[in-house]
Amino acid sequence: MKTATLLSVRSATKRFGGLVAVNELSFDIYPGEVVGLLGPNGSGKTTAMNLISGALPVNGGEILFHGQPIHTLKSHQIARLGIARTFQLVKVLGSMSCMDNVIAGLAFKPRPLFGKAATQRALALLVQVGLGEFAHLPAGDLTYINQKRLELARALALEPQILLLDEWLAGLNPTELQQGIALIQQLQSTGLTILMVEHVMDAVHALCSRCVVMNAGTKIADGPTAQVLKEPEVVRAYLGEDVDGGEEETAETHHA
Ligand SMILES: Nc1ncnc2c1ncn2[C@@H]1O[C@H](COP(=O)(O)OP(=O)(O)OP(=O)(O)O)[C@@H](O)[C@H]1O
Repeated sequence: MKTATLLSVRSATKRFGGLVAVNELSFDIYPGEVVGLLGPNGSGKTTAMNLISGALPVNGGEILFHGQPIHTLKSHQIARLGIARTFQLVKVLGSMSCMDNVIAGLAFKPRPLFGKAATQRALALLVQVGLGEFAHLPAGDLTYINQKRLELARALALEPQILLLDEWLAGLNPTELQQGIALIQQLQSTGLTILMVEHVMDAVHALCSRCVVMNAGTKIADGPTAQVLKEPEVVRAYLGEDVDGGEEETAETHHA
């Protein structure tokens, strides 16, 4: 059953000089979906995330949230509307405690929390992402993986309707990966909608009911995950060679 779209990307285009990093990209995200945004290195996935979150302006096309244009808004305005993100290269406030990093996020949500309410909520979020014991540690002292967890807690502090995850599961060991997948599944069970750029195919299979695949800035596939990963154009894009007749190979055999 199709309900109203939560997020619509319509012919979004981004150029860097002569390079068209995102070329007339269109896709829809429906409430409650976990959608993978896939593609080989340099295909435009992070740029697409930057267009949605307002970190970069579009050169053409539009992006709608609940049917309303957001591509003209600043990133903090988009965040306040309910679109939160994590970054491929984590961005935490290193000299501040983990708790204060999350409290800073709580001050930006539509109904900000301060004082004791903020402290309690921040601690609950840190526990949720597995950082309860590090609440008072400077964020800069965390391992890289834990900084990613902290960034997620800060994104969740905004109480987003849609969460944009940019390779959030990259670099995790097998145990951490299972924990990360379980955490995202738990977020999904609360009704959160998620768009995730991800190269870890086990995670894509476990989490994404649908995938949008890009190559050289252009969308080349959009559909159920298992089906999309077998499409010859997707396999070719990942492997960079003609694989006609190569029945054993799929996009998931390739790990960027
Ligand atoms: N700020 C920028 N200025 C110039 N070129 C850029 C900029 N950001 C990205 N690009 C280029 O745009 C293209 C798409 O990059 P992007 O980072 O969106 O790809 P990606 O699919 O996210 O790649 P990866 O999987 O390696 O993270 C690449 O050719 C990249 O070099």
